[in-house]
Parts: sequence; C-alpha cells; structure tokens
Amino acid sequence: MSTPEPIKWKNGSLYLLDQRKIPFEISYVKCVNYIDVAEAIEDMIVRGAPAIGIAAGYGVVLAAEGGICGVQSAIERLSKTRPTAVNLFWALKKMEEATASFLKATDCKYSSSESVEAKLKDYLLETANKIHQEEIQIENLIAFYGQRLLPERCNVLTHCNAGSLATGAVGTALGIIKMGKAMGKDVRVYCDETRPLLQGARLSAWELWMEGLDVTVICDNMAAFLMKKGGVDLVIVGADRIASNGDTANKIGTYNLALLCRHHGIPFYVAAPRSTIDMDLVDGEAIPIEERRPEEVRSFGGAKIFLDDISVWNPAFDITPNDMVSGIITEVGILEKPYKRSILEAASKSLCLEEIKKSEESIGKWRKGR
Ligand SMILES: CSC[C@H]1O[C@H](OP(=O)(O)O)[C@H](O)[C@@H]1O
Repeated sequence: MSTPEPIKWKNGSLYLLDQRKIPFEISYVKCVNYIDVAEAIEDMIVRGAPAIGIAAGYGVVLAAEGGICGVQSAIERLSKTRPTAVNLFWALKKMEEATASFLKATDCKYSSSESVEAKLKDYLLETANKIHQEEIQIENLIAFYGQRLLPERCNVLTHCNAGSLATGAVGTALGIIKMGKAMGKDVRVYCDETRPLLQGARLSAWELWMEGLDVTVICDNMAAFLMKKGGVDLVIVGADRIASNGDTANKIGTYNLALLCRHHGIPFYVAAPRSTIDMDLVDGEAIPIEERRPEEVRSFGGAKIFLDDISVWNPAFDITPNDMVSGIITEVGILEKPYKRSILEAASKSLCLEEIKKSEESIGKWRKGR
C-alpha cells in the first residue's frame, strides 16, 4: 500500500488530505478559493515545508479569476499563514514571477476581460503543476543521494514527518529510508512521536508502515536511552529553512536529537530540497520561529491534560547549529561541513555537486592567483 496523495488538483478545485485525521480517517478538504487554502495551511490540514509551498501555489491559481488584484491578494494572504518554512515564500515568489511574465507576454495592464483572466489562470496552473511535478523529481534525487549514507543494515531515527505527506512526493528524510529499503537495505526505523501534534506517531509511522517498513514509535523523551543502548545508527530529519551557513530550522525537538547525536557520536543528517535554503539569512538566528496556539500543548489526542490557567510556550520549530549537522542531503548531492556560503549559494542555484566543487576549486585557484 502507498500513502494517499496529500494534494490533488481536480476539476478546478484543490483537494487537501486532512492530515489532522490521519491515520484513523482518510478524507479530503475541498478548497475553492485562496482563503480556504490559507486556512488549511494555518490549521495544518496540509503541512510540511514543500507541501505548504505546493498548496500555496494552487491557492494562487484559485485567485486568478479575480485577475491581477486577486492574485496579489492571494499572495499577500498566503504569505501570512506560517512564517518558518521558506518553501512557502519560494513558491509564492515563483507564482508572482509567473504572473509578471504573463502580463509582459500578453502586454496587458490590469485588463478586466474574462479571456485574459482565464488565460492567466491556465498559465498559473501550469506553474503550480510544475512546482508540484519538479518536487517529485527533486525528492527522487534526494532519496538517491541520501540512501548511500545508509549502511546495509541500520536503525534510523527520524523526527516529525518529512515524508510524502509533507512534500507531495516520495518525501525527504523518509524518501531516503524508502529508497534504502527499495535497494535491499535492512532498514529499521524509529519515529519520535513528536509532541504536541504527533506528526511522527500519526503520520511518519503510518506512512512507513503503509510502505512495508519495520517501524517503531518512541516517545520524544526515549531517544536518549535508545541511543545509549546502541539502538540508533543515524538520525535523518527534514527541514523547514536552512540559513546560508547551514543552521537548520526543523520541528521542535530536532535540536534535542542533534545534541544527543553529538553526545553519542551518531551522525545527524538533514534532508531538504534547494528551495529550503534561504541565502538571505546569514545564520539561523534570523529564522522566524512560528509559535502556535497553547491548546495544542494543553491537549493530547483531543483530550485536555492540564488546566487552562497554566501558561504554555508552543514554538513549532527549533534551530540546529550547522556544526551539529553531519551533512545536508539535497537534490544536487550531499553538502558536508564546513557549510561555506559559496557552497550553499551554488547548491541553492541547483548546480550539481561536481560543478559546485569545480567552481570552488576554480574560485580557490583564482584567489591564490590574485
Ligand atoms: C519535509 S517537511 C519539513 C518539515 O515540516 C514539518 O513541520 P510541520 O509538520 O509543522 O509543517 C517538519 O518540521 C518537517 O521536518
């Protein structure tokens, strides 16, 4: 069995798998306008950095009937949904650029004729589909490069959900694990349950089980003891934003795992497409961290677990310093420490790793020669 598609465009509407209900119910929410999509992102009906970007792209398509003003309103509203995953802003920028090139090509300014709006919608749908389809190819490459890191027989610990449900493709961290199994490796997976919303227990464990993997759920506070007992050979997680020095934002609790890996001498890898690299940020300190509603922490599986009078702090992400990241697995290859700005810059421009290394060497020679 394979994981149901988290995002489907059908007959002019967007259908989003309601990930709040997985694994006990598989149902789709129909979005007929960009506000539906914005609210679905905020309510985490759709979640995961790449998936949020893909959904937002289709959200802009739904606004095209309103012409350029509709598109601009959609981009504005969608950009306010969740602040941490840079893929959202990367996708919205692609849609904005597509709108600008459409206007230039049709040489029309704010025309209200229906045919122009229909053409704009078709053009933007092509762009949104391209973002979605390219993610599939990108993640196959991430999986191809990443599975090389998996020993023939290994236990992998992962956190949150960086799988098909988070990306609309094979997945980043989970794509590597699935590819490793497909290539005959004996991979056993431990999933942190990932409080407070349990993406690990509810989504990753389900996704991996559906794909026939040997998966075990642990509470977040069990990872240290599992490592101490020799139960973890490597950790692979996803990312929501990677600063230009390799500092990485990912689901809250990821930094804990990186610290534990350092203590236990276990490799800690981040898997992410180049659209997750934010070259505008010098380091991770500048990455905006989403804080979510206290109710998410006050309850467990829908049942209240402590008084409303008690305060809550609910950051949805944390930052892992670059020196704790053993490697960043991307569609252009595995970036290794030290994460020089030039290397991430080249990667974010999606040069292949060989070209990146050659460009590094030539820059080095050029500098020596000056
Ligand atoms: C490849 S998805 C990246 C990332 O997104 C998830 O966060 P959320 O479930 O809040 O959208 C998690 O941090 C994943 O690792």
